[in-house]
Amino acid sequence: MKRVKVLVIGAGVVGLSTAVCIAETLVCCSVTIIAEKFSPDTTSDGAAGILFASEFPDVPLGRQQRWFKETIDHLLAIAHSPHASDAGVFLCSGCQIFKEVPCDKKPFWSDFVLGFRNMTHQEMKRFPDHKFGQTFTTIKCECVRYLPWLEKRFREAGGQIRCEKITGLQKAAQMYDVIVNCSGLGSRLLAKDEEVYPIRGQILKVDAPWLKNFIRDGDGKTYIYPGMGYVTLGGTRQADDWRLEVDEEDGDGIMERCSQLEPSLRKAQVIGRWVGLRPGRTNPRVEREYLYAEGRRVPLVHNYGHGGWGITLSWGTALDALDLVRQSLFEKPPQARL
Ligand SMILES: Cc1cc2nc3c(=O)[nH]c(=O)nc-3n(C[C@H](O)[C@H](O)[C@H](O)COP(=O)(O)OP(=O)(O)OC[C@H]3O[C@@H](n4cnc5c(N)ncnc54)[C@H](O)[C@@H]3O)c2cc1C
Ligand SMILES: O=C(O)CCC(=O)C(=O)O
Repeated sequence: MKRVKVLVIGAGVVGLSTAVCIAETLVCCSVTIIAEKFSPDTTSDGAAGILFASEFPDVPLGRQQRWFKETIDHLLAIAHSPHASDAGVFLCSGCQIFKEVPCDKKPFWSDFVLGFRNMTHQEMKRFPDHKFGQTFTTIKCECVRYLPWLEKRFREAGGQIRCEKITGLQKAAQMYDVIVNCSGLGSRLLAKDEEVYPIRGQILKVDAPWLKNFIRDGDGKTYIYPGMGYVTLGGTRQADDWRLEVDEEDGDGIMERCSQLEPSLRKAQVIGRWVGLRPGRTNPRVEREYLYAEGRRVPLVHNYGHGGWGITLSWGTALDALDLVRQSLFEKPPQARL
């Protein structure tokens, strides 16, 4: 039987998750990933990989909750399996602290992480400049390991991979039956979507193996995330800033703010610096449209624009993209266009 040719564009966490979901579920499809960059050179690779989220304004809360829950459940299963170390997925406990008591004391994902609770007066004494805190256990998913692990899983499901820049969706539609666009910030050009913009993020990697628990300031600009090989210190969120070079001043600011929260960092050695551009968008775009190529209607499923939460929402949005691909395969073809 002729197989349906599916093209997934992008090999960051969103593209690989989506490609794995399709290749493992829809056996009638032959799936190819084409991407300009692969691990360890994608934005996903440099991210701390903490499962955490802020709310998108126009996506129904139930949908965002499902995206979060499906991703954390998928990663918890990996963390509790023999694959945990290969995949770079593990539990991580810590706290989020606030200088002012937030209006919303219970984020939408609080029931999906483990042991979410407000911090006690005694626990808060450690942070004299902060008035309120939450403590919980979540997942840390380190993409430098997770992406190659997903890539292997994709190949085992029969998937094919090519390194190439796609210059036009219309051209791709001539060669494939379904296209899934997971090109992140690349969608600004590829899908001509000017709503997508860069949100520059700089981090430091430090050697501080004595730190075991994360600390995040609720303003999102200061965080300390211990990981498998180093501790990630962040960060910056600079909208519309395309600079990929490390900025010394940003680095000094990160170190100063993090050391105020965790004074032992003043003795930590900096072993790396990194800048990534988050695929910013008011809301992620997970929806379908159609291209027309040589008299054929080719479904184009978009899955991009996750901003600072691409790892957190990766599996949930991949499952939605899978559903959109599946619906395209089983719906009646439209009347031939004259
Ligand atoms: C400093 C920092 C820290 C972060 N920390 C976290 C965190 O702790 N938790 C979290 O959930 N998120 C975090 N993020 C956000 C996260 O990194 C992104 O949301 C995520 O990486 C987006 O994944 P993606 O697959 O959409 O994009 P990317 O990883 O950028 O992948 C895009 C892919 O598309 C390909 N592509 C683009 N255009 C084309 C084209 N024309 N042709 C072919 N291929 C193309 C690229 O080559 C690449 O393979 C962080 C980001 C930064 C910058
Ligand atoms: O904001 C955080 O706490 C995690 C890091 C992140 O998601 C980011 O910098 O985009």
